[in-house]
Amino acid sequence: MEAIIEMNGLTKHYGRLKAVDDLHLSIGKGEIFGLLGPNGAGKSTTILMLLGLTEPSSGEARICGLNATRDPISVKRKVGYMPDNVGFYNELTALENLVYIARLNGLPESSVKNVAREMLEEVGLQSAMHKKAGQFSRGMKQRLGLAEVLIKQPEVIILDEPTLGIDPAGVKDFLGLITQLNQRQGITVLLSSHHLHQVQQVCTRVGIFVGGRLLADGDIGTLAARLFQTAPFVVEVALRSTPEQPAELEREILQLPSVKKITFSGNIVEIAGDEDITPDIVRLFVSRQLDVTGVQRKNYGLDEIYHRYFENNLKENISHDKSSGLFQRSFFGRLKTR
Ligand SMILES: Nc1ncnc2c1ncn2[C@@H]1O[C@H](COP(=O)(O)OP(=O)(O)OP(=O)(O)O)[C@@H](O)[C@H]1O
Repeated sequence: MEAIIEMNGLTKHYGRLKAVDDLHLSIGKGEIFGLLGPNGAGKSTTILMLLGLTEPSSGEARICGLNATRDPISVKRKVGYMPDNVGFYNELTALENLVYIARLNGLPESSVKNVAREMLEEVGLQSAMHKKAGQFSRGMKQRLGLAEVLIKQPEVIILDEPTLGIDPAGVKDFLGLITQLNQRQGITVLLSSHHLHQVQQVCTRVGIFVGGRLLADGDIGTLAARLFQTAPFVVEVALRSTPEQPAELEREILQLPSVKKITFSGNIVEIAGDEDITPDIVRLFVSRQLDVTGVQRKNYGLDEIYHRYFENNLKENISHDKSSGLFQRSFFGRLKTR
């Protein structure tokens, strides 16, 4: 896949603090990439370096083939950026705000109104175009922010915490919109977020950031396989009653190809293997006349992946970095409250 965002050894110091530490990451054209991490992990600093808004201490950020530090104006033309708090002229209507932005972007006067209308339609705000931006809900403001970003027909859009403070229905709509834009127009999307479930729904790949470092990147399946290497597929079988001869049953299950581990807990049997073994398992239980009351394939989600990476990183750094506990508390604290 052709890379549209590239970071090579990207590093940023603020005094003695390393906000971003030797970041190497490549994002392909057409991807929706999620930057995940707790407060202070370095996500916003990375975004600012990509936009050429802050200079790296060392390393290089390239976006759309441009060096972000040397050519920030050209980057601005090709990349749309939506910060977590989008500002508008509250006394102007949505349409007036967009017309203003279209003019700022140098669109010809003859087309500014039409383009502004089109963008409002694109983000589903056509019925609110004459309403003042100050009267918009947070979700509507985010849509208006997206319309503003789309005016310059960007190749890449970068969204910093785009769903912060939006209600669940609004979040669903907004993420749907991002996916549509990505699929219909092939726009590459980079979004930073704390919300693992949301990121999981839309991102093709994620990067997990902690303490300025990228701990891992990849699609969720790959990350799960890497972390839960010994047995990425787990099937949980519920029986009507506790099996009478578990040792014998265990022996038989272990003879199935690819089964790695079996755990009995009352009437629940958990079988882990390195490929999906659900049909074989069910056949075996039925042939042994055991009453199966439920079968569930367990998928490792981003939550488990994140926690595992995070825990491992904490263990590694516990003696060096006392602030990690703070990162963890603030991250999980934010997860709970939003
Ligand atoms: N201008 C600055 N001067 C000094 N330190 C800064 C500056 N900007 C950020 N930092 C520090 O750099 C680290 C990374 O901050 P950054 O804002 O990039 O994290 P983040 O992952 O975006 O966090 P959040 O989710 O809270 O926005 C933090 O410790 C922060 O306090």
